[in-house]
Amino acid sequence: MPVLGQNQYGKAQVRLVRVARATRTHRLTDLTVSVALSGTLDDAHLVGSNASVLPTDSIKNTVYVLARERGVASPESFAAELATHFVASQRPVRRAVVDVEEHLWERLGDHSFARSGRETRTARVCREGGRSEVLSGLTGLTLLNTTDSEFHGFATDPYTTLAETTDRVLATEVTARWRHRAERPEEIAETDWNAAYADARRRLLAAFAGTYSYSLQQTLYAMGSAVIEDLPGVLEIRLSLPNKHHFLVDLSPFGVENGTGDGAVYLAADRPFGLIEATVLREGAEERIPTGPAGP
Ligand SMILES: O=c1[nH]c(=O)c2[nH]c(=O)[nH]c2[nH]1
Repeated sequence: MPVLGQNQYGKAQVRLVRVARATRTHRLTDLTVSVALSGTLDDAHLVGSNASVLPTDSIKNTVYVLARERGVASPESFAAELATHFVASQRPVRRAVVDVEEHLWERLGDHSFARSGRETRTARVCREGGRSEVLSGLTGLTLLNTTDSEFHGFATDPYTTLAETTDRVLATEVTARWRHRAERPEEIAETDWNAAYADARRRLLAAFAGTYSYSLQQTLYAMGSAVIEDLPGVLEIRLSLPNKHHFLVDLSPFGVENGTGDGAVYLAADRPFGLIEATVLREGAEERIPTGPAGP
């Protein structure tokens, strides 16, 4: 008989907007929440018994009720509350993974907002066996340096045509996830997740801007190291950095020089792109952030 392997179920991408109107200056929280539950759910798959299956419709309702009643102090704390709720209230559920994406809005006034670009803040909490693993992160953060980037001395083979460069545009769209030391419910409740997020983001930006780069790989390590070195609560960070290539346009057919100096004109290519990914760890820390398509 075929054997049932890893399985999980839940509601994906619950869209939730919460408006805090306690003062004249309203606060807007715009989230996409996904919940995946696993545990003793064999009978649902093997014999069609739904006795242990809390409907995904109820999971969706829970997201809205908790947001209404407890508020959303941060993506991390909201994910932790949801994960704890499902493990604590449903005996068959042994593990809950809650992903929260926060879509960012720029304030225009007391009650007016503009969606800011493509940048998204992320949090994932995995609750199992009385512990919660907390990952914070971001996606869609586009960064660009107009100089202080070189790429040369690379390996070559018969198919290599890339010219060496000592001055190029370096651009990327950062996806990052970092794992926190905090695992106990009290530690998670006491942490200021918004301050921790702002600190990590600031370190990533400063390292990107401040690194004289000989490759995106080197820039990635500098960004990861800045977070690990400056934030003692972070054990591990994984970065996925597409190389958003900017190619100098060949204008020689028109008798126009297009060097790297003032007024240089580039073709901003969207694909294919180099993809540089790595995890940077605190010494002795375990490598636990998922890699591959499911990872950041
Ligand atoms: O920073 C870079 N790293 C690479 O591995 C690479 N490969 C490439 O073609 N261009 C670049 N740039």
